[in-house]
Amino acid sequence: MAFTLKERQLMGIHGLLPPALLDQDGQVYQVMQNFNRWTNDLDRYIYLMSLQDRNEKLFYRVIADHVETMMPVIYTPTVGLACQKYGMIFRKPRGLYITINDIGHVYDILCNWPIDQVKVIVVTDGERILGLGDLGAYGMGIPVGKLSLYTALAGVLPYACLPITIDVGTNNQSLLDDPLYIGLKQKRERGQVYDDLIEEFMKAVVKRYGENVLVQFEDFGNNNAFRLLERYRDSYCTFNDDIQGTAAVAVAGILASLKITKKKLSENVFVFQGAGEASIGIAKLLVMALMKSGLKQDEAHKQIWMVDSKGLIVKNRPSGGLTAHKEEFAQDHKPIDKLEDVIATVKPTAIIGAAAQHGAFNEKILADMAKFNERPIIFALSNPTSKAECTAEEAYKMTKGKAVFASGSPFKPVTIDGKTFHPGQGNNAYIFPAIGLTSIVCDVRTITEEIFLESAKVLSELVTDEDIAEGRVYPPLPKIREISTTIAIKLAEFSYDKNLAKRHPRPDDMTEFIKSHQYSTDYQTFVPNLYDWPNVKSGFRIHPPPPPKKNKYW
Ligand SMILES: O=C([O-])CC(=O)C(=O)O
Ligand SMILES: [Mg+2]
Repeated sequence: MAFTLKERQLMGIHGLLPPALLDQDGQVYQVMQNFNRWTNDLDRYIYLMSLQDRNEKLFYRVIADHVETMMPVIYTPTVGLACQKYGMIFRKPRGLYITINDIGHVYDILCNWPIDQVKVIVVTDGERILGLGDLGAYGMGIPVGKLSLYTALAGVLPYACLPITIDVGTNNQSLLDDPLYIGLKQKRERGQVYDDLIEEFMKAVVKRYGENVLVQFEDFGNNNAFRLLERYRDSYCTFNDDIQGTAAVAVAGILASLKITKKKLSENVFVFQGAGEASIGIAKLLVMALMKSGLKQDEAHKQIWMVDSKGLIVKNRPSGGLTAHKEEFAQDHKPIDKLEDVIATVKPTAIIGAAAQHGAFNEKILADMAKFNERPIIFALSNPTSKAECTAEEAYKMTKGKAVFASGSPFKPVTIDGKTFHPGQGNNAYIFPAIGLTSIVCDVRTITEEIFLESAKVLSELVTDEDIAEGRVYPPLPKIREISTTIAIKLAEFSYDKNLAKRHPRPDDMTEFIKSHQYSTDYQTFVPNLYDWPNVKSGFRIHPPPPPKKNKYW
């Protein structure tokens, strides 16, 4: 209904639409009326996905205008629920499915994707969807949601985005028993066959889309996530969002928190609950940041303590379970089993939760943190909301308002005794769209650790004094779109400075250059201004143009 009368007449569709003209502003209003009718977020998700299928520009315009309302629906936490019910809510396919049975034919399947200009792929094998575990092919909601943010937050063109699920089976029995399950009904394939499939996939992607296509690994199980990152990080344009994207956003939050705690980075001591992808990623990036601030590597390691399911990670731990990544952070200390005892012993300045254990930051831990610190840093990063280590309200209440709090999933502001506290959302959504945009348009072929540290630094510098005064360590969500663009511009400068950008010549005006590659949600008119019709309001042709040429398919 946004087609003008001229457009309707030239296309020969006059009369096929209701007479009124409803421009995009009016359509946004109409969508919001519908959106607000739903009483739960899953229904809102279904509604928005059908809008995305029906009118992509309007979908992104709605997200842009209402980012704070929409992000928790198209992304975390609702996308987690949508993944759990993906078979039930399935309406229409979106994205590409490659299964273990397709070995030998992966390139052919990629050729079935009708678009040739793909620049970024988000791929999952569904083994660790958020903190919800193995959701197999139901995990497709995650690449779809992540790529929606590429467009909504950084302006990457929607058709340049390709969500992919690699289906090697699932070990989730309830999915195998689910009559609506959309994936292969078999246990997960592992070992050499799995590796062969991924190898074939990586090669096929480059063959189909070129060596500068960005492949973002998302929500793989621990073991594969680390292995595949090591294997491909130098030879492909790739990164792992859960290890590296999460690391950058967490380090940004810690850097910004220094303005509140009035401490130097090197004066902080960190305890991690969990030693998986996020914790190891954050810890490694923190070591880099600490070393840049003047510490030696072993001094940096001494500031970082990790607790996994077997307790404190210490050298030669009798209970074992130490991978090489964990070993790097093993302390010279006697074993301690419980997180609260570790915190009572180490007296950290910051605790970071990333093990999807709801309630792990209990009353004693939070109260202790407030005892040891004027302003304790409490990051409850696990997703979705149901897996957060503590809620925003618990963090503020139990520390008597002292906590510098951030969480992976969004929490609403909390008011205690008339004072309002604003939690930050320490979610990699502040990072990956910007890194992706820069990498695509500047042709950055290797996404180095320096890029993640730089993006953390840039993000932390975009936290304003007003944000800090409100206790925020991230910019408020309504600003996330402009923040993403600013990060992309700064990363582009950085990439050229460091010789990482392969697109030459270096643009003179980076802001203009980056913005010129961003998607516009405006409807484009395709009617040349040939006629100035005197009587357009009546809806009748006074000087009719020649009848529109019929498309042969009409
Ligand atoms: O998707 C999110 O909200 C953040 C993330 O990568 C995860 O939790 O795996
Ligand atoms: Mg993830």
